[in-house]
Amino acid sequence: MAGNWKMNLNHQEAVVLVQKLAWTLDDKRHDFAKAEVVVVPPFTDLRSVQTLVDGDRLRIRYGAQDVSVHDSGAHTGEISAAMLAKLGCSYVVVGHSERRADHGEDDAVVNAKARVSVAADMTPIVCVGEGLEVRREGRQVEYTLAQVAGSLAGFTPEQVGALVIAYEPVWAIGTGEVATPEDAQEVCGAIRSWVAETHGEEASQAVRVLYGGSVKAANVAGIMAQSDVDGALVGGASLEADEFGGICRFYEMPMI
Ligand SMILES: O=C[C@H](O)COP(=O)(O)O
Repeated sequence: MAGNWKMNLNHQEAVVLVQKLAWTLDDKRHDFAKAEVVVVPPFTDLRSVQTLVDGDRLRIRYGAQDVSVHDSGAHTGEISAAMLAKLGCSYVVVGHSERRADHGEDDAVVNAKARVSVAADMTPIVCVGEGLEVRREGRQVEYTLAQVAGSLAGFTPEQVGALVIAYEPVWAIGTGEVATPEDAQEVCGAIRSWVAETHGEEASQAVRVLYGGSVKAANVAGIMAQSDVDGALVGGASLEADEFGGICRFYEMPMI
């Protein structure tokens, strides 16, 4: 379960939220074998989160929301994979729809960002998903699979098996409009089948496929009951410790 904080919370607020999250998971005896817990704060919070996680030996892992395709040098405002790895990041979100929309990132850029992340021993969370127009035309599967193919071009079966793919229908992000569990399964299942066809059965079983888009503690159980959904990439609901803690404990949540 990965909580993408987006552009929210300064480094002091980040420490408070991670502490609260750790307490609530501890209090409810969260089973980390059932769900790994990851927070994805803004860059400016990472050092503080690292200090807290290391100092208190928390089992919470963390990642970054983006990475530069460049290794170093004259790229003002960019953050390299090596810098993120040095901060202890386990994950890097690449190709989030907000970056695709706001910064014109295409599959080639997403591919390059996933590559530099892997090269720095971090796991990319590769985001894909269709907008409302495509969904209305019923082309969500072919559209999303084309994004997956472009974003993972040149990756070996071992590399694909080790990464995370997050299916996030753009029309369900931050809108309160959650895809039905069946909608999530349709595309997540197609992604896994695509991996099986292109990179083999082993990679398809190993790759983790997440659903993202208005996931909450109240709807997570139904989504997680789908056979090809391995977890969730959570935005708004990850900013509340109790709510995100509930999402992490999806296995105890009622099915609605
Ligand atoms: O990265 C997270 C997704 O964009 C989902 O955001 P949301 O849970 O606020 O809809």
